[in-house]
Amino acid sequence: MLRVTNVKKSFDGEPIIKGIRFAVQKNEVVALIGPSGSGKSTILRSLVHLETIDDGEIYIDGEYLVKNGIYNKPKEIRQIQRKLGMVFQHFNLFPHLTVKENLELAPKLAKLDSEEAISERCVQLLEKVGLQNRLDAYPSKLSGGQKQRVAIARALMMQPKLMLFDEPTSALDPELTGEVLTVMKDLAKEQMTMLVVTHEMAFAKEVADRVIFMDQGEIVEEGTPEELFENPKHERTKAFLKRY
Ligand SMILES: Nc1ncnc2c1ncn2[C@@H]1O[C@H](COP(=O)(O)OP(=O)(O)OP(=O)(O)O)[C@@H](O)[C@H]1O
Repeated sequence: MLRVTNVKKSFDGEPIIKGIRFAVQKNEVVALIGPSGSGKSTILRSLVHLETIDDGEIYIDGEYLVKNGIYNKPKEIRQIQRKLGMVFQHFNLFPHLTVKENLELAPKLAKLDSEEAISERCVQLLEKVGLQNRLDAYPSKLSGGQKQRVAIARALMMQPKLMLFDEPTSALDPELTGEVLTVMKDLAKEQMTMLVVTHEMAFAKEVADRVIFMDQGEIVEEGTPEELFENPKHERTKAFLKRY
């Protein structure tokens, strides 16, 4: 579903991503962990084209976003981007739109379906995240956990093939993380393909099929949760995991 090869990215001449390679298979849940500043968000942002990479290849569902450092045509890129749903740390809901309007905006603009079908899907997805009674609320009236569940439902409206999560619970009070992680676990059970940047090691252990450990712009090691958490090979991984 996703293949990243030899991806490099510098900011102001400083290498931030140093030629990384990894893949996410269909129906797989992959957790991307690592210290702050290791480049995890930059990778996710590159996948959704909020950052441009300097070199390498990114393939999404068999099509290239970028190949040998050269980006695909804008029209192709737009098509490829529709396959991705992204959930940010800080929700990024439109404050002036209701929950329903937040969910319906992108599919309506993209003319993904009829208005009735979009509206029906909106109700179904809000039910799925337990917020069917907040259809007409504005984001300011919701708790952080509710906002993040709305953000997940909004990303699902476009029927993505791959969901990307960038530390979805790290801006939440501890008592609100559970409700968001439950929604993500449900998605994983339904075989949604997911790449999750997270500091929630318990979640990674329980839900991920594979865990990738990143440090200083490099992938240090990857493996099943058992391999990585119980028997890390590299000193850098051991040092990082000791903090948890
Ligand atoms: N737009 C930018 N301009 C300059 N430097 C940037 C920019 N975006 C990120 N960086 C730098 O790139 C490095 C990697 O940042 P990134 O946010 O990808 O790390 P991260 O692993 O996601 O960290 P965190 O867990 O804190 O979110 C950091 O040193 C950061 O300061």
